Amino acid sequence: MREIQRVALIGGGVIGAGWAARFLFNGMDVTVADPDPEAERKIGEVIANARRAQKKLTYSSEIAEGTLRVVSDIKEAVGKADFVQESLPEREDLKIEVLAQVSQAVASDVIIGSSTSGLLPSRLQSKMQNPERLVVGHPFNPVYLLPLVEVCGGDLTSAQSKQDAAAIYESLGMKALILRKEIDGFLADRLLEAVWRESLWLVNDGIATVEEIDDSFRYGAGLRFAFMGSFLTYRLAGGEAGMRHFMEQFGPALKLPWTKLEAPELTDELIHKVVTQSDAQAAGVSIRDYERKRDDCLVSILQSLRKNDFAAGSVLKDYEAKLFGQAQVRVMAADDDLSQPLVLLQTAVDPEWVDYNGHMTESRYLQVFGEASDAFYRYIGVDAAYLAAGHSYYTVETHIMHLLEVHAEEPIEVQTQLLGHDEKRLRLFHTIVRCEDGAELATAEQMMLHVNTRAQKACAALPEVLAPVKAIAEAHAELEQPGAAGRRIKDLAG
Ligand SMILES: NC(=O)C1=CN([C@@H]2O[C@H](COP(=O)(O)OP(=O)(O)OC[C@H]3O[C@@H](n4cnc5c(N)ncnc54)[C@H](O)[C@@H]3O)[C@@H](O)[C@H]2O)C=CC1
Ligand SMILES: C[N+](C)(C)CC(=O)CC(=O)[O-]
Repeated sequence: MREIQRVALIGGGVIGAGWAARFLFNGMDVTVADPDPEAERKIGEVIANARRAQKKLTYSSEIAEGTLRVVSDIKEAVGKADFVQESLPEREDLKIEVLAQVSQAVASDVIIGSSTSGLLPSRLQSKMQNPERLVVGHPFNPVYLLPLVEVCGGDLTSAQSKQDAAAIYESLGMKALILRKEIDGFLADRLLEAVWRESLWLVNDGIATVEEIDDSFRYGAGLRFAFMGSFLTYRLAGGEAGMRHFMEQFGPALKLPWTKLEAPELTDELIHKVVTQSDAQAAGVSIRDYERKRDDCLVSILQSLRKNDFAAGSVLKDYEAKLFGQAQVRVMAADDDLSQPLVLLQTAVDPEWVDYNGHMTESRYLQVFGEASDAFYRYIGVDAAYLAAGHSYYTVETHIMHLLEVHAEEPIEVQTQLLGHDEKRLRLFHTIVRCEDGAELATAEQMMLHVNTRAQKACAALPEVLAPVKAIAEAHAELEQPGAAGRRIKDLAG
């Protein structure tokens, strides 16, 4: 399979823009083809929201973002692409024509994915050159946060293309579910559609408003759907006797008229009712604001699932381990100048770090110092293999001093001095400095303990890490000790 560096996206609407964010955040260069004169603005706004969510989602964001280009010509977009993802409007005739055109313009081994929500790949590939490389890669909105992508092949799709497409999507931190059979609507949309049809009936028949129907979902079943599907949920609903008891108890209800599987006719009256009630529900909040609210909630859910190593959280956990291994970090080189404190972290103050006093809030100082310590570990050779072998440093003490106010967007760097070490310990002194004028904004002194993470016990660092520590320590022994080193909080009387 080709290495994927250049990606072409056909269509940059809701889904195309979401794909753009996911590929960019994985360091790939993206060209989007979209004739909409407003495409660049719209894609830019979605990516800005996505970037905000990504920063909150993962602590392993050292991968440099790829570049983005928006063009109107499909041939220009796909010419040098290593992978193509089509996200055109859901119209079979349009997709068939454009996919045929794309297949003539890209190299014959380039995989082409379609985001279609339910059209059959056998039909989409009918006019393509090398149709064996067409797969459906059906994502979920927002593509940059939700990991699921359903992979479905048509009659002419090769098994290898499905495997390759799944590997590409999984390299982006997604969960690829390869479908056993080609079927209209695939798996997830068949389920979502059933709920949607029923919801429309409930509005149509005046049983409930759109808001009440949403509430009936989001305050109850929706919460558990974040980590359990119907089968696991109902297994638990059967109590100790499990699924058999559940089927016996609730099976008869399936004969009752609880659902109407045929969708209601979308009359002007029904559309008007749904749209006006939906506007009332949104109460003037813009789509972009709602997207941010949705993203913040999804980030919290995903992080909680990661903590529990469950469902989509396990995908995130594995992805972060991969990102950690790939991160472009500085590792000590033989000719590095160690005669000054090390500058291993440069960043800018995120506006979200600012509190009601208008300056960086306390907890963010610890975050910045923590990231500086992480950068120091990477510098001395604590990499993914070292961690996987069961070794790491844990922070056991921190003393922070706040010297000057730090404001939103200010570029800052952290200067790090090694004050002392032995086989098991590091004593670091970090200074946050304003890049513009070199002013010292805050300091932190930290003690770190080297641990065997499997035994959860302190132990000596391995020689490959101790050697750089020793070299830094020898050089930093020549530096003046910072005035705040070893300082404690003064007695009020003093
Ligand atoms: N919106 C959703 O929740 C989801 C949509 N999908 C699927 O993704 C695909 C795209 O859907 P959305 O992004 O929602 O639609 P959209 O309407 O937001 O975006 C479609 C984009 O395609 C562009 N376009 C139209 N003709 C074009 C052409 N000839 N060449 C290049 N670009 C062209 C439009 O200007 C527009 O920006 C559909 O197949 C849909 O079923 C999949 C998952 C979820
Ligand atoms: C409504 N929809 C069919 C376009 C939805 C999807 O395909 C998936 C999603 O994100 O809900």
